[in-house]
Amino acid sequence: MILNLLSKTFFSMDLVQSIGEIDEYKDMVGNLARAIATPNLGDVFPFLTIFDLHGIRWSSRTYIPMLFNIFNDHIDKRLKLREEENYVAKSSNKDVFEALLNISQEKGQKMDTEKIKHLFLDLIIAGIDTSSYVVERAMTELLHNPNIMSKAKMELEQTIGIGNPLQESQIENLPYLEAIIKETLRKYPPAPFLLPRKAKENVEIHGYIIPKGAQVIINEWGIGRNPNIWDDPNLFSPKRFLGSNIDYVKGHDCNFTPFGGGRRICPGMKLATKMLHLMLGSMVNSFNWRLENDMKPEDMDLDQQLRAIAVRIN
Ligand code: HEM
Repeated sequence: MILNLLSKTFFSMDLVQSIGEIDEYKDMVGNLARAIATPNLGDVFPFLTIFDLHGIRWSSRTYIPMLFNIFNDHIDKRLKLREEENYVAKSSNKDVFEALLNISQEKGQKMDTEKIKHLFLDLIIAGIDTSSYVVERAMTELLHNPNIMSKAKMELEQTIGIGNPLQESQIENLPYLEAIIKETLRKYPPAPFLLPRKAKENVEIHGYIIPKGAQVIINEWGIGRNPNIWDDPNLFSPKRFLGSNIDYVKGHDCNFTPFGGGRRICPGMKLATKMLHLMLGSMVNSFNWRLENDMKPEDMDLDQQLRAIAVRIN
């Protein structure tokens, strides 16, 4: 679902269908995303890099060309289409790719398709696992806490009507849904150590010296579970965010930066936030959910992958 939301936003293309047509491409994106998310010992001990201990280089060399084949096809088709006389972008072509091509055309430049391919690769890889992990964790917590699921359902029912699809313009009228998403990001940040930083100069923090050039890793997961910052941090309690000013948007609340902060703050944050609301809101509002094999919520192992069944409301 996330893969398609992203590929439609960037290329107006159904990447899941394109991948499904070719057998050996199945699970290509999942394998790539997993390879990139795998902690790499070589990052800490650079001399280990040549051994490719986790198969990251192997996966990248295998799967990136496959994805590029699909991108090439779509890029070529679009460029040919744009060469046609009186070309006007149809609604099905109004996407990020078209916007980039228009900008470069206005500036009299030729868009470098190699760069486009790498840009979309970065965005897709950075966006898929992060967003789908949040949806999976949120649904797990909602099934584990039926009272929170009921409150979310009630808010959606009162605001958009039971079973109706959620529109982007309605997101701001759903504060409880937003609180659920924030609480999920606090308890389960998909990038638990953000991206590594490097100290530009010697810095002293609370009596500790961080020497110039040192790599700094921020433990966002640890901050989210710190009892000195959050009451009962292991409890999933969206209401802690209701009426609170704590937000991740600017990356200024150092207690809560699931999208990072500063110049390298996640560029996909706004898109991700909208996708999360639309997906979670639609899933909760369109179906009743129950655990597989009549399992009771209290018997759930929250560390296990979610196993649940959606039951149509009507
Ligand atoms: C719930 C969803 C997401 C979360 C929690 C998340 C989180 C993050 C974090 C923590 C960083 C590092 C920022 C820092 O260290 O300051 C990051 C970087 C990045 N994210 Fe996301 N992200 C999400 C979704 C997305 C999506 C949907 C896209 C693309 C459409 C995306 C594209 C990127 C890119 C390209 C970078 C690297 C930026 C750079 O190096 O300057 N992310 N993200």
